[in-house]
Amino acid sequence: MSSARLSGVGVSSGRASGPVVRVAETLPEPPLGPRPADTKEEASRIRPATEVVAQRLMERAKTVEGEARAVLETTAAMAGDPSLIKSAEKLVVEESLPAARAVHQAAQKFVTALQAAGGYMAERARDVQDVRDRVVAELLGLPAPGVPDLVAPSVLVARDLAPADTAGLDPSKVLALVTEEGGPTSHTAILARSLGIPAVVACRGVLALEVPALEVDGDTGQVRESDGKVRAAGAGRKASWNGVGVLKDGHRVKVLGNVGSPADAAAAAAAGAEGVGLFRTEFCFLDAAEEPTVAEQTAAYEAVLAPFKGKPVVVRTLDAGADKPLAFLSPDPEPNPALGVRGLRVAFDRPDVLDRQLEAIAAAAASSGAEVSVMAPMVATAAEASWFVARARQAGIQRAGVMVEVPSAALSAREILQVVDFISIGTNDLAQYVFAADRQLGGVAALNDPWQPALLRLIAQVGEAATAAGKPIGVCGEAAADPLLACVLIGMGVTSLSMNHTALADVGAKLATSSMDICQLAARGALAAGDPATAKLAARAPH
Ligand SMILES: C=C(OP(=O)(O)O)C(=O)O
Ligand SMILES: [Mg+2]
Repeated sequence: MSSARLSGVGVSSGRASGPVVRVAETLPEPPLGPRPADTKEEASRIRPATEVVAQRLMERAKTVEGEARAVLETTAAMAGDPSLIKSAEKLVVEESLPAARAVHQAAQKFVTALQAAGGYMAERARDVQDVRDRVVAELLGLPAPGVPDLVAPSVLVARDLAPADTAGLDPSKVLALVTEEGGPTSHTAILARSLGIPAVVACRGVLALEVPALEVDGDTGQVRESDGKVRAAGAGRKASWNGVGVLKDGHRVKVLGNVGSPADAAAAAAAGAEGVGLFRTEFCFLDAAEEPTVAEQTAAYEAVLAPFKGKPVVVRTLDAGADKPLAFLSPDPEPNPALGVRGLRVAFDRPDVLDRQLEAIAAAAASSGAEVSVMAPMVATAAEASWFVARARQAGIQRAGVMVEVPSAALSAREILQVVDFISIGTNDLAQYVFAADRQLGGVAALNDPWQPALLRLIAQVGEAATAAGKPIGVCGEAAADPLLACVLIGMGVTSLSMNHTALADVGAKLATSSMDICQLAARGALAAGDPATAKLAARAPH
């Protein structure tokens, strides 16, 4: 018997195999028709469906402890809420709606009321939506949507996962993650890496694969049918590195961590990060229904800064929008969210939100003792950079920079460098915008390869501008996590590299074997190449 094999893009190291659990697709809004022939009979389906959902939630509650148990018990009680059931039944009888549609509409009224009440009540709106979707799925005979609670270690298979879903995965239960879609620099891939979960994205055909168990190789991108045995090899052995970023000729390079949570920060510090080159603050609030208060933000930032007393930390202001929507900063629906009001653009409409965030960052900087600077995402012009720097200084934060991740910013690096203290290149978005290739789409993953010479040429131009200005230039996109590419970037004038904690030792160790001459030769070779594979070969040659 030949076993099924597929291949995708490996985005998070490690090998694992085990039983497959599928993430059900998001439910579409239930249709208004067909009108039921017997409305009383249709209405009578609602209560049993809510009872099934409540019972399943109670059973799951018994398997966990503490806060998770309380949340599940409360959600179960919501499913059985008599007022929700009654108003749905009424909609069926009085408006001849199908049961699923009636539940959807009845729940929506509660959701709207809770959202209008704000605060704690608004946070409950999400729970009502969750119950609504479960009951609707039950009535339609479909699997419950969302990431299921795993009872045993499993390989998770999904079309794609939202960053908020990925952030909530339990690495002790999720052996590996395989998605049909998704790109190598998507935030789902980035989060899987930070959780240490082996992952393969853009794995065409995995949803159609009807096998009970899979073996996943997060390095090669290979996915194949396996026996049901649970095996987890984890990422390969890390190189040894002493936590000091230095080339063999003594040239210093800062090797920093990318973080988005206290757990990431602890892992980065433990892996030897000399500081933080990118703190993605939006990752702290992916689940928040309302804007966190200044006190709440200060506490969240302090928890991440804690391991870096006396060390440099670059805190990026909220990069909301595109695939990282924040409920409290949602723009009106946009046809192309990646090209829309995201990152710093949100702050132009809501400068009050930016000012409160800067106030919280300044407070957390003072209490933690970390050497904090701030950085704005999605900056397109020198005028925008200058606007941001002025606001940061007003908030008492002296060191301010911007991300260079929009091609116009790369092309205006000279002007931008005149108004900021430093820049940091976001190669994930820069590649997406240079190649007009959505970073979340598996179909264009090859264009989002950081070894693409066109991307490298633009980075080199920014490197030259920073060298001429004598200002620090970092790279905090995924390109910095590739040891060989890290050398190429250094050869282009980059002065710091920031990456996921899992990449720190390998990059640090590789730099220690390279000199500035070698890095410059590697950069020159890669820049002259015509395609990513040739660029890689050319970079390897002088090593
Ligand atoms: C570091 C980057 O920011 P993010 O991945 O959060 O968009 C980038 O775009 O390269
Ligand atoms: Mg970005």
